[in-house]
Amino acid sequence: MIVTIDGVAASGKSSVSGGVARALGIPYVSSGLLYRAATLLGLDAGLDLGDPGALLAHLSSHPVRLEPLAEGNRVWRADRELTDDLHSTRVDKGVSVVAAHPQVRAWVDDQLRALPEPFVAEGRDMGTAVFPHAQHKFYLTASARIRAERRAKERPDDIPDIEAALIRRDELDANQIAPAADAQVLDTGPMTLDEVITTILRAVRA
Ligand SMILES: Nc1ncnc2c1ncn2[C@@H]1O[C@H](COP(=O)(O)OP(=O)(O)O)[C@@H](O)[C@H]1O
Ligand SMILES: Nc1ccn([C@H]2C[C@H](O)[C@@H](COP(=O)(O)OP(=O)(O)O)O2)c(=O)n1
Repeated sequence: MIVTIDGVAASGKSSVSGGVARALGIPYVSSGLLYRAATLLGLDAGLDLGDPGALLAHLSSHPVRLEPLAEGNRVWRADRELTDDLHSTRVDKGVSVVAAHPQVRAWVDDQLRALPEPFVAEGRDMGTAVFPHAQHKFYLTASARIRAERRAKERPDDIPDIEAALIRRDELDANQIAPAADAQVLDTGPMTLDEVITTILRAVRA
């Protein structure tokens, strides 16, 4: 079984996916972390993030491994854990450029499709491009302001700056942001985190 949870930046995908996965007793897979890892490695190597050939060559000589666990995902490059360095404003600013390359998307999708079921997969295009046959599909939305207020609890930046950055990233991610036609769309703005998780579990278990 595969459950897909897609949505825009800071809509609650990771938190909701983790809660749903824990309740179901299965791992969850955060596809965005692979895009973030590719971005971090490119930045650290001083590469042009607009050059997919250079990025893929670097990634082939520095293989990245995603470790999906019920309590969260861990990302490794060889024996160096990258996880804690992936959610930074520096990576946020470059990741949409990296994620726009079809070659990088194929690099991510190949790793996701090799994972053994069952799992919850969260990202942008899990229910459309990567796992179109998933049994349960959900898509999370919320206003940019609400998402910025939530993200502000994790970042040192001001809410207006975060909101502008989220809107910008939504624009940059537009090609992969549309929900699957058969996904249940949830506006998480008026809902608590637990209410979103409960709503999804009720649908999965129905
Ligand atoms: N429905 C909700 N109500 C309140 N806070 C939420 C809700 N969903 C997520 N959050 C919080 O918002 C922040 C961003 O959520 P996250 O899961 O990181 O989003 P995403 O993975 O889509 O970027 C986190 O601090 C999370 O705990
Ligand atoms: N399946 C995916 C997942 C993420 N991406 C891109 C779009 C996002 O800006 C970045 C980072 O994704 P991530 O889910 O970590 O970002 P947020 O947690 O939503 O802020 O990667 C994508 O294009 N396709």
